[in-house]
Amino acid sequence: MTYAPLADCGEETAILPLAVRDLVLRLGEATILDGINFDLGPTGCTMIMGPNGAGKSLLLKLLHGLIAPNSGRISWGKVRPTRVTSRQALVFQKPVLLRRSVAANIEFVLRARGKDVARRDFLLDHVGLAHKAAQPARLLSGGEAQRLALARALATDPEVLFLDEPTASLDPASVLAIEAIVSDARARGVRIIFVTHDPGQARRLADDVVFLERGRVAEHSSAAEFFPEPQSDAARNYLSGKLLV
Ligand SMILES: Nc1ncnc2c1ncn2[C@@H]1O[C@H](COP(=O)(O)OP(=O)(O)OP(=O)(O)O)[C@@H](O)[C@H]1O
Repeated sequence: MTYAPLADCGEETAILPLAVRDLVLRLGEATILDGINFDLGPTGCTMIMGPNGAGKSLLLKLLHGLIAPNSGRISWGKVRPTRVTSRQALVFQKPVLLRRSVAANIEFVLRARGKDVARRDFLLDHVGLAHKAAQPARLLSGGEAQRLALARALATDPEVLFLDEPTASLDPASVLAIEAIVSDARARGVRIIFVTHDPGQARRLADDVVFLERGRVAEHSSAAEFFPEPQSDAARNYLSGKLLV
């Protein structure tokens, strides 16, 4: 995969490491995220885990700058917050695609970002969709559509790739295909921040795990520590399949 070197982004300052301090998000009367603190280093794959409603998706949206916190701080390196979003990409559980051909979906992103449109074929091949290039994107299967969403994200040469349960409704082969693309991006230096409910997936991909419970960080551990011996009751119960209420 020929990602543009980071210097081609026209930025001199790295947007990593990430420091999150005392982050609070309130929606209506509810405090959804309640004093979130963690640090992420410049490389690797962080899995964000936790039960339904813990605040994982909203945390990703905050980190990506799509919504603003009520209080607290998100520091991406020394870069101004308004300048980080375009250096990151977010892939949702349900792919957001244009009603155009598969190839045109990638071309659109490359053009919009001022990238070399000739990279389209390479990206299609990279995600295993070269043979579907001319097909309308709306006719893709769920797994194919998600691979196209990933190709579109990678077309932007992101320094950080956020993934919000991208394999939630996919069959095992499609899950592994997506994981292989994500692992490849990680190996090429893209910082991965990945929400999943799947402990198997987390074990396969994680360098570290941020475990959320009811809007708080119950635990942030390396994968080597987290899976054999989670420190928090919340993570222990979650991994053993006990319902958290
Ligand atoms: N716009 C909104 N207004 C009020 N509450 C909201 C809004 N969006 C989300 N919430 C609530 O915030 C909480 C956290 O939502 P979020 O989607 O971040 O959870 P999650 O951990 O990603 O859950 P899941 O695993 O089910 O996807 C939930 O209780 C949800 O109902």
